[in-house]
Amino acid sequence: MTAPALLAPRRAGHLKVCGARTRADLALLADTGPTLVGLWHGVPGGPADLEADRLADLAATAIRLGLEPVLVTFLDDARKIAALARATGIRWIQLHAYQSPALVADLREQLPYAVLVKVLHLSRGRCLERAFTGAFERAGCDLFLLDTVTDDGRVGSTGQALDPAHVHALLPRLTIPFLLAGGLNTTNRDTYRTVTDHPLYAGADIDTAARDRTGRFTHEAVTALTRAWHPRLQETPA
Ligand SMILES: O=C(O)c1ccccc1N[C@@H]1O[C@H](COP(=O)(O)O)[C@@H](O)[C@H]1O
Repeated sequence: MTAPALLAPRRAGHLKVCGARTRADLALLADTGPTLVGLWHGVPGGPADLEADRLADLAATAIRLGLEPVLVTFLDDARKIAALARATGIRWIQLHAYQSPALVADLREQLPYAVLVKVLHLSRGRCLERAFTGAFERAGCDLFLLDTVTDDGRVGSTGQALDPAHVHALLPRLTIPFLLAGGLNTTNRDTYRTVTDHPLYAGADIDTAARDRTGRFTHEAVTALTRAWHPRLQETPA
């Protein structure tokens, strides 16, 4: 038997669950293992879009519960986003629309401490921002998030999985870490082993599979996702 002192804990990256709407959602997530929670603001028509005061309340609750709140937004006004971040204490910002490298540079200047996440959209395997990945990195982006855009142009919460081969085709262009999204669930975990073994892999981001048919998070679903995508401590001999 290996002595506990010789066992080095190794984290398996982040698990982010997106679109919390209530304090009860946050309590459920804090209880079931995710490290990051997505809070929407500036997502027009989004079912989990939050008014600014509710965003502030949920961000504070998330922090109290040990979850890192992530502002998920389509906004492209750096001043507005920075003001929201300052007012709510949110440190992670996920730019989920087609915001530009210039916006990232502007945000980086205004929020030197923030973790800036830019979504890269894959449509039929082709990354729409492929030509701009270097520009995003130079602008101060900390992480990319790889997600699906559907044939009819939907982004976010598509439930549609990416082909790992398409992800691998993009990875040589990246020099900063990435989160993986797009229809991730417990049954397709093994499909992505080569992606999640990549040295820049930083975690998984899930919406659809965390919910039941009525759109609510369930304890069972999130626990199963945590086991599959975010085994907290893997005991490895040092
Ligand atoms: O969760 C949403 O509905 C959402 C809405 C607007 C922008 C981003 C959104 N979530 C992102 O969707 C993917 C995961 O979705 P799924 O697991 O494929 O349903 C992830 O990037 C979330 O951050």
